[in-house]
Amino acid sequence: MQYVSTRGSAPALDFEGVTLAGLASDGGLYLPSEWPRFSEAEIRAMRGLPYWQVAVTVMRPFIGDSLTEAELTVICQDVYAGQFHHAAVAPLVQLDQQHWLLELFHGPTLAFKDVALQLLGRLFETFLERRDQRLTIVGATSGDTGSAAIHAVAGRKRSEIFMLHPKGRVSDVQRRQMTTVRAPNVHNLAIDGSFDDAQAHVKRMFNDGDVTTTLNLGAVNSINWARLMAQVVYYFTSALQLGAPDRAVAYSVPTGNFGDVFAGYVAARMGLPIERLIVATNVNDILHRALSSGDYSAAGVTPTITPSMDIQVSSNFERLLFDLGGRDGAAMAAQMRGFEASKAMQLTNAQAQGAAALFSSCPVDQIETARAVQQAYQGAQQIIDPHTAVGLGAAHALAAAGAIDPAVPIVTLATAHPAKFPDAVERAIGVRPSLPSRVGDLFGREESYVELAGDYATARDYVLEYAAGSKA
Ligand SMILES: Cc1ncc(COP(=O)(O)O)c(C=O)c1O
Ligand SMILES: N[C@@H](CCOP(=O)(O)O)C(=O)O
Repeated sequence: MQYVSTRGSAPALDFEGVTLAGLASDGGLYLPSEWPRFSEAEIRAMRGLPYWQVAVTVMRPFIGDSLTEAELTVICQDVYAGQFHHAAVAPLVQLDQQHWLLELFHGPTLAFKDVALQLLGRLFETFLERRDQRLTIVGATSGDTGSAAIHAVAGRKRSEIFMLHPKGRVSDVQRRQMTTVRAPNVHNLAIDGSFDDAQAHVKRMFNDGDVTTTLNLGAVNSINWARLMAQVVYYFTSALQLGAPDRAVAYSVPTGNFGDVFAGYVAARMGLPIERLIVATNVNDILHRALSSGDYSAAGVTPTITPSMDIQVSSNFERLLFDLGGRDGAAMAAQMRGFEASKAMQLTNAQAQGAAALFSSCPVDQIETARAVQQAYQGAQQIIDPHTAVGLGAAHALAAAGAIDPAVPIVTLATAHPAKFPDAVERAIGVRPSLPSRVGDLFGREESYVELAGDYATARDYVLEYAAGSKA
């Protein structure tokens, strides 16, 4: 399998190459040159398999010759039969006749990011060992990617990780899950600004000659294709349980960087019968505006009770626009150059119509979010986190508006454990969710992080100086 950049001028790479490269050298994002497709019989044959085995089957076509089937099997068994605190990895919970939750928070750091980052940590290790190389990972987080990535690479010999988070804009639990990990290869940087600023700095480092000539940079954000590939798997396991391929399923996905919902799009392209993908946003609703009116223009970021989704520039939307727009790299590069200059762009007709065929969108404000937390608690005795509540609120709103056939099950992705956001949950239902014992004594451990000004040069120089050994 070869991968091409959305901006058309970076070299095509194989799976090992894209996993280590992260962002393409032309600033674009890598995508498979074509979508592998399963027949109905092949999908049916996955019914009843354990999660790790579905993972091998779904990911195999993307990996090509980069791993043997035996190597992939060992990694998937280690990760999915060993690192998750639920035998199903991603269990489904029924809320009522039409609504389901897909619990994605049974990994070590309590959010859906673990599903892919536990795997990515193993892939890095395998490929770096094979190449006898080291990797300097730079990442941006609005709270969850950071802890999952740090957990996946802490203490590993061949990787060093620099994780940028927006100072004061992640929950205490999220921050502590990053800053209390004491390993020599882990560096937490709290920057002034928003997640979008942190993400822009990270992307810029990949195209900054001063950085790339000195360091072998790697990415753990969903700009890295391997992240998305691993997230495709739980669309398969959940749809299979609900009757796929003989029955279509809809998904409601709390969305920020458009990675999780793009994985659903990939599953649909691979043949999984997905009736609709609901892009559920908080008030930072650029994606809703883009999908409902074609207007992708970034406003300032408003802090909310769903901080992980306080994002305006959604990296993976570029992947969708490229795929729907006829995979024209030069046109995509021009469209993105325009967006980078003016922070606004208009979708083409092909992009808008292609998206409308599968995606619906719905913004959910903070009052509606709190109400969805209450409804899940009162109606189904489920304590859900606010991000999940954005997804559930959108699912209810679109079902009530008749946008989804009542016979079609709607699965809301439960992207985080409620104990990551105890204040918002307690305010909504009067119950404070407690942290599972597996995260240990989070509030008794010492934190370590540096605070940096919000400009690009400060973050870049910190990474360069540290990696060169001049900071300690
Ligand atoms: C808890 C939670 N829910 C939802 C999202 C949004 O997911 P994505 O960025 O893949 O759209 C995030 C951040 O990525 C998150 O941490
Ligand atoms: N919500 C995310 C933001 C980064 O998203 P990613 O999926 O691109 O890593 C976070 O928790 O950091």
